[in-house]
Amino acid sequence: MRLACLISGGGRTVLNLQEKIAAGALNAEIVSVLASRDCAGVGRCEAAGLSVEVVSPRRFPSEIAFGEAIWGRIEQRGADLTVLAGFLSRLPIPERWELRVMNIHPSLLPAFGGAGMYGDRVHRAALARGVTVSGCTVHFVTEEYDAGPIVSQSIVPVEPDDDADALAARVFAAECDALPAAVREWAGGRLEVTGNRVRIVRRPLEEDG
Ligand SMILES: Nc1nc2c(c(=O)[nH]1)N[C@@H](CN(C=O)c1ccc(C(=O)N[C@@H](CCC(=O)O)C(=O)O)cc1)CN2
Ligand SMILES: NCC(=O)N[C@@H]1O[C@H](COP(=O)([O-])[O-])[C@@H](O)[C@H]1O
Repeated sequence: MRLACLISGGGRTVLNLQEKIAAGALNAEIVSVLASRDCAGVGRCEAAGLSVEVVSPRRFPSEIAFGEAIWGRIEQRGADLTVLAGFLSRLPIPERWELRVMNIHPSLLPAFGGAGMYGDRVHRAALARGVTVSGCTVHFVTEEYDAGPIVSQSIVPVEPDDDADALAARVFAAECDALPAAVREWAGGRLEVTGNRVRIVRRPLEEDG
């Protein structure tokens, strides 16, 4: 199964997927990494031997033109599934990519999601609200930020002395299991989507994909 990954930051999400693939825990190949800016993830993913290109939305006259440039490159590489791996730009989703784009968000959506909610901003908002649990959400990507069908959610405790860095680290550790698992279920054809609800369907004599 051929994966395309989109980044805007540290690239740790992609490197985690690559580690799972190298360990034989995920039967996939990362065929393209596209970055919306020249970020730390570009060098890290290149150092991991991945094909990386910076495609900045600022180079295009519209969001639609940016989307066409992104999808053209992804389709040229023959990807089956696209993962938003800390990608911070709004991405137009063509119909042919419906339910073939996943995003991982560092909160239990719908809490602390939507425009303006990314990276440490999410964890600071959660701490300011005084939540006692947080976590991450893997969801299919639709036109609206963070509103697509939820594939999985993982819960982590919020400790009384947590600062944003401590909470971010605990949530990211959960992400490192949740995203590869969701990609594996997708690759195995085990995700059934009805409206905004996703069911993981286990079939008899299922070989783990
Ligand atoms: N069509 C979609 N595109 C994207 C989605 C999505 O669900 N549908 N998810 C985001 C990822 N994301 C949260 O998981 C997210 C990323 C960024 C923002 C945001 O507010 N961005 C700022 C710009 C930030 C910057 O460029 O530095 C903004 O739009 O003003 C919200 C949510 C990725 N794309
Ligand atoms: N709303 C999107 C968002 O906040 N994504 C978050 O950015 C981080 C990416 O780290 P990375 O750039 O090191 O992979 C991850 O924690 C991911 O959940």
